[in-house]
Amino acid sequence: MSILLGVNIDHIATLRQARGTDYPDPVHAAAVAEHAGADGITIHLREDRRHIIDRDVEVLAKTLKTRMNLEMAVTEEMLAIAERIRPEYVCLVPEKREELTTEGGLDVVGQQAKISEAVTRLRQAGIKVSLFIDADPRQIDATVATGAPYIEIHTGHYADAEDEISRDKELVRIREAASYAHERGLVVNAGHGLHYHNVKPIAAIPELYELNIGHAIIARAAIDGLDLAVRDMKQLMLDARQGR
Ligand SMILES: CC(=O)[C@@H](O)[C@H](O)COP(=O)(O)O
Ligand SMILES: NCC(=O)COP(=O)(O)O
Repeated sequence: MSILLGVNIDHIATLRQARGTDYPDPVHAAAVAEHAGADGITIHLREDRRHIIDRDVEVLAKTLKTRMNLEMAVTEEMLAIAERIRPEYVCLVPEKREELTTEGGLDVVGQQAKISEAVTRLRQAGIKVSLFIDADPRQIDATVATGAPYIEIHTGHYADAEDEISRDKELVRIREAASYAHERGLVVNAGHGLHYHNVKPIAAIPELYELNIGHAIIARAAIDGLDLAVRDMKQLMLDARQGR
């Protein structure tokens, strides 16, 4: 049984926004990721636009060869953007301005009416809707009640676990949640904080359809590409000295 990889390219945009340049361009990164086998491209348009910006969403909507998974908070502004752009997938996520990255799943139980309304609006626009939730059966039941057909299980607590016992406990919770959500008819994805050393036990969970992974892939790309990047710069400098 196969599993899909959605590549999150937020942190290409983080690097661009750090200097206010127009490079590196997440549109270019998406094309490279697709060429390498990504099954989809994930972007998180944060309310503070700290990395992905509106222009990226607009251009990617026209240029992606696979599909866009747009992560966004449940706000009127974001819903209006999604209804206009109509990405293939929207994943509704919790958001706090002060967080460094997403700290947990959506509280669907506590915001049932607001989230159900958002899910209905997005589905009416023809978008496949996913809710980013913790591995918690109550949140799964609440998700089913909203009419969202997909979930993404937040794997951040697993990734951040400080010792093997805590990590194994989180893994069991994720396994059980994936199995329960699948039984309840949801398509089950997972992601957050996955990297080259912790991905295999998650990827082995048979009910998982897709993993969304970003930070670790972009970090690896920066290191793996550094050798060539330095060589190219040095060559340009030497060429200049020789009048080339
Ligand atoms: C909501 C979610 O799934 C996160 O994994 C998110 O996409 C990462 O957000 P940042 O890229 O802002 O850290
Ligand atoms: N939804 C999770 C995601 O898109 C990627 O998260 P990360 O790998 O950047 O932590």
